[in-house]
Amino acid sequence: MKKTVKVVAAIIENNQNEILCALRSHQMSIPNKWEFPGGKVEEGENYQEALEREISEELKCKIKAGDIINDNTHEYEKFIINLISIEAKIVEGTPVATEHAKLIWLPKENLDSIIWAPADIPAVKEIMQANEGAPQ
Ligand SMILES: Nc1nc2c([nH]c(=O)n2[C@H]2C[C@H](O)[C@@H](COP(=O)(O)OP(=O)(O)OP(=O)(O)O)O2)c(=O)[nH]1
Repeated sequence: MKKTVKVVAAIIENNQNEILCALRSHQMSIPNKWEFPGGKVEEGENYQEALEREISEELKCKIKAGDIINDNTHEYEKFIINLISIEAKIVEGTPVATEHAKLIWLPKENLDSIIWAPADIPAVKEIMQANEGAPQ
């Protein structure tokens, strides 16, 4: 049976209505695909704690994690992922790519211009749809 992994991902928004997108490097699993930064939830952690830890390890900045905006289960060839996407704000520092090939801030309306990890697509759609109804 395939293993199910629980992964939290940060939807980090800046003051310009842009979202932080991270490119997985060619050495990582699911290489060369874009994702929201984050990682696996460890035992004893709640989602927000896991996300705040992952971001400080991975991007060397501090975030405050908020509400869940999407919860998607996706079956990859080798495992099943339960990807929980959570709103977040940077409270200290500037994100630095320590593992990713690249970090970019993308306006919400352009989120569909890059190639996402398949599990992320429902969250991307949700963010874009919510943005369509928002005042500019
Ligand atoms: N952080 C993150 N991971 C994602 C997203 N979408 C998605 O399919 N994933 C997958 C990639 C990884 O297989 C797993 C996250 O694990 P991880 O962040 O600890 O990454 P990792 O590269 O160390 O994982 P692995 O190679 O050991 O499997 O979830 C996403 O938006 N954010």
